[in-house]
Amino acid sequence: MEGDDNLAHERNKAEFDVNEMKIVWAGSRQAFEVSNRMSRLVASDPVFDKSNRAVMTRKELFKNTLRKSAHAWKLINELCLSDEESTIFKYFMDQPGFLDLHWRMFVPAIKGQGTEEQKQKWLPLANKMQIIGCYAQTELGHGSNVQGLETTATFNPQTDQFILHSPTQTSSKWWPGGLGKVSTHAVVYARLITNGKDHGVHGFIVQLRNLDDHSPLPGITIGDIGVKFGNGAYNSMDNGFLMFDKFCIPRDQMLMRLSKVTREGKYVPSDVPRQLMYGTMVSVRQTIVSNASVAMARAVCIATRYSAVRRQFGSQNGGVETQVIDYKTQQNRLFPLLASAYAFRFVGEWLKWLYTDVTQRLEASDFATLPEAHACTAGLKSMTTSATSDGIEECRKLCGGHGYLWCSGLPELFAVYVPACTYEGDNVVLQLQVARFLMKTVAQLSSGNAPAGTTAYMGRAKHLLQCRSSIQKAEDWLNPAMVLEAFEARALRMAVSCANNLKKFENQEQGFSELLADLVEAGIAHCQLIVVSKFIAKLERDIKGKGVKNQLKNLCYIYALHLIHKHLGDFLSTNTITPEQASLANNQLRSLYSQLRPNAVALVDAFDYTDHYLGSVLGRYDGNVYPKLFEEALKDPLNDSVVPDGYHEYIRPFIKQDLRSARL
Ligand SMILES: CC/C=C\C/C=C\C/C=C\CCCC(=O)SCCNC(=O)CCNC(=O)[C@H](O)C(C)(C)COP(=O)(O)OP(=O)(O)OC[C@H]1O[C@@H](n2cnc3c(N)ncnc32)[C@H](O)[C@@H]1OP(=O)(O)O
Ligand SMILES: Cc1cc2nc3c(=O)[nH]c(=O)nc-3n(C[C@H](O)[C@H](O)[C@H](O)COP(=O)(O)OP(=O)(O)OC[C@H]3O[C@@H](n4cnc5c(N)ncnc54)[C@H](O)[C@@H]3O)c2cc1C
Repeated sequence: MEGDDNLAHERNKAEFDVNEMKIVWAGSRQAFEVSNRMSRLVASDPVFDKSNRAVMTRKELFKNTLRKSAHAWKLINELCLSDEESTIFKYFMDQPGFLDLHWRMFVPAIKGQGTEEQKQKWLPLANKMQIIGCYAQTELGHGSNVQGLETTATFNPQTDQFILHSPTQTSSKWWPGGLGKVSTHAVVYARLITNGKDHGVHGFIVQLRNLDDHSPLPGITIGDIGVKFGNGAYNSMDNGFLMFDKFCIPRDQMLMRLSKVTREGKYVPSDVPRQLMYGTMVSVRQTIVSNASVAMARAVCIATRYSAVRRQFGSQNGGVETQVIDYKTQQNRLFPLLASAYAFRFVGEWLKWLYTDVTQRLEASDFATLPEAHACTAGLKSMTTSATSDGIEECRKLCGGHGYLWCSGLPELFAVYVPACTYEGDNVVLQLQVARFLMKTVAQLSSGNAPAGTTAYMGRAKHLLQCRSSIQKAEDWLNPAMVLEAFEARALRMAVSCANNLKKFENQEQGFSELLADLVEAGIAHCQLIVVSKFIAKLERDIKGKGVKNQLKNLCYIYALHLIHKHLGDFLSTNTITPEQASLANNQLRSLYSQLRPNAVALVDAFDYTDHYLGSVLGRYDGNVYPKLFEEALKDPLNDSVVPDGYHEYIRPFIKQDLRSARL
């Protein structure tokens, strides 16, 4: 069977309405229409071609990214795209570049932390891209520890200015995207000093480059930090370094929505939580969760289509071989990732709601849900990006040798994606924030304050600490209440176990340090519970389309049961389930794989990705893999000539020597 016949056959087997599933995946019919239109607009424009990124030099890649960004901006204006449309359009461009940081961090930082006057002055310039900005927080010596930043901003009452200075090499800003070669401005985080007193880290709007000739302003040293992991990949981004040598900015360029410095140099501290200064990070962490589902879906789409096209073994007398997707081992590795893509999509939708809700509350000076919003965005960012990075690499292996080819799309996807485990907060550091939140919640249980939101289950501690799972047969693992109870009991018991161990230390901070590894595990268990519970909640909604809900149910329970299988140690050691119940979960999982199998290709078609966005010969919609692999190979510059450069200098001498010795 040819590749295209394989996939056509697979599509015919689907037991649900793919078009309706596309709408569920997109979130609404309107969101689907926008996404579908934008992805095709990008795919049809030759400027956004991605085919030769691997063989470009860094300079070519960078210039090509500038060209794409300028073209995108021109189209966005000419076509009068809305904010929603242009965000999605840029996403499908699939080219990391300065636009990401300008729109997702620089502009939001001013919106969130600037006063009304500052917003009126800077946002129109930024919105028209008359200035281009980045987010300069991380330093050579300090990234995770924001309070440890060293750059200083000292107020000079004589001139009504701040003097920005990098006192040490480790205080150089290091990593900000868009800083190295493009940005004219930055939001810079520095220690505010007035009258010799250090008030901690605050944000400042700083012009970096001359708007006429793009040269750095006097007192500023700036450049790119060098080549990063992988061919092409994130190397289109100019992550940069920046040093200040007593560089002066006017007082009104300190972002003063929260705390202020008066003309006289008096520091007026914020009357709202100082953590609001971290608001830009919270907003980006929230979007990173939705983006995790997109990256996971992309890898899974490639691996699923290819697994249906690829055949190995199983033929008798020269007959047709087995599609590798039919091997239970392949299903056991692939289908949980497919389920994870959907699970992350739905938890991402919920997190967007949570973020919008907390933003509205903050505007009304209600700060009650801020700790929960921080814990959820940090924890889910951490959990979903770690799972997605591992998932992309697993998809590469699921594609065998061809998965290692650049044209499979998987190596570059991995190289671009994997820093998500580090940027916007190292995943371990962020998970420890969740653990702190959980320890506080557990400590308050006896005070009579009922925990709310995602920790509401802890209010049922008495029951959850004692209950025994009532699962008796494999089908019970499809009962939402029983599945939820298992995840709640495991998460609570792990958190309580950490809290009890903490009590054994006189010094709580020292105890926390000793128990870091267990605390991270407790944080992950809590986050997995959130994802499972939001997937189950999704199933309770009105879901249209023939067979759609049934497929989502299968995916939901595959997601939950594969986690039980993967983290069996947690579930058994906390006595949440017995080994027999674990074995029943495994039986149910195998049965779910069989039910999912005929729908697998259609479930990845529901992502509605264009071949341009996938960028993969193995994941092509038409399944025409082998002829296209040849075409790609022949395009390689090494195949430009039959005899390679260097033959006469470095190969021929060996062969001539062999001939001489053969004659002797
Ligand atoms: C495809 C990609 C899509 C979109 C992305 C777009 C752009 C391109 C991609 C990449 C861009 C990457 C940009 C960056 O990386 S910017 C730099 C990011 N840096 C970090 O994330 C640093 C991580 N560190 C921190 O956030 C903090 O240092 C900390 C680890 C959270 C600790 O904070 P700190 O104040 O020092 O210390 P604590 O004493 O631990 O906390 C005090 C108190 O505050 C609470 N807290 C902390 N953070 C927040 C917050 N954001 N919101 C609300 N509350 C917060 C914390 O829980 C604690 O509370 P208590 O009640 O316990 O006192
Ligand atoms: C591609 C990319 C783009 C970026 N873009 C930007 C940007 O635009 N702007 C910007 O300001 N920054 C940016 N960054 C920087 C990024 O935010 C930091 O790298 C990130 O916050 C991690 O900090 P770090 O590098 O200091 O890691 P470190 O904190 O040095 O981490 C090193 C190791 O130490 C561990 N560790 C650290 N602290 C603890 C702890 N308390 N407990 C236990 N373990 C710990 C970590 O888990 C990790 O294993 C970017 C980084 C990358 C890779």
